[in-house]
Amino acid sequence: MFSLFYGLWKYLFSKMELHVLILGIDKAGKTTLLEKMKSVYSNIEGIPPDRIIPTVGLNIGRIEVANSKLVFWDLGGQPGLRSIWEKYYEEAHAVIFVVDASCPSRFEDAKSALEKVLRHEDLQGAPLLILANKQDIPEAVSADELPQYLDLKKLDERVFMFEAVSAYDGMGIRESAEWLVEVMERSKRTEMLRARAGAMGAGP
Ligand SMILES: Nc1nc2c(ncn2[C@@H]2O[C@H](COP(=O)(O)OP(=O)(O)OP(=O)(O)O)[C@@H](O)[C@H]2O)c(=O)[nH]1
Ligand SMILES: [Mg+2]
Repeated sequence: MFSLFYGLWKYLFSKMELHVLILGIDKAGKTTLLEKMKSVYSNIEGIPPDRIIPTVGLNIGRIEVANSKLVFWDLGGQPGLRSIWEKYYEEAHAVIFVVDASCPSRFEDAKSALEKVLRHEDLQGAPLLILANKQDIPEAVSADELPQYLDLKKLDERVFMFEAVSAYDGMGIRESAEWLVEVMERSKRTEMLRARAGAMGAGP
């Protein structure tokens, strides 16, 4: 009997959406990446790069990867908009942090923005995927080199990965999405968020 209920419980929760927050400083390529992700994982063509404008509000994208439903929240990275990011932390299962790997002059800005994200207690235990974007540009630093430039402290406490991607040609997109699903499905944070959502749903 117990295993029957447990099976049902697991089935219901496996249908719940997983929220992935896409962060990074302005012009890192977050929205272009989201649109590429949509093109790769659904039949609908995403918005082409030349029609994407800087984000001021919130872009939402839904895709299904390996039977998991992912919801992406893409926020604006301009300095004046970064204070909005934290409103989404509590509900996020994982974070993607996008870096323009072809622009070393902005690595310092990206580093301090990311350090602030990592310090926030509402994101404790959230898996982190750091993307070295714009790999189609020959000067872009690789996913192996980027960690030295960002020199992040406090990364050991969470599951993380650096991945080389291009939002233009799609390099690394599938690897990124598949890694995210795998770690989110196993993460204690997902367990905690699902239990909380279940408890709220079970109200009178
Ligand atoms: N070469 C190249 N350019 C890219 C890539 N991804 C994004 N870009 C370009 O980088 C610029 C910024 O892209 P966006 O997707 O608007 O960047 P964003 O991070 O969403 O910016 P905000 O919304 O302002 O935070 C645009 O000119 C894009 O065409 C990429 O993989 N390769
Ligand atoms: Mg954007």
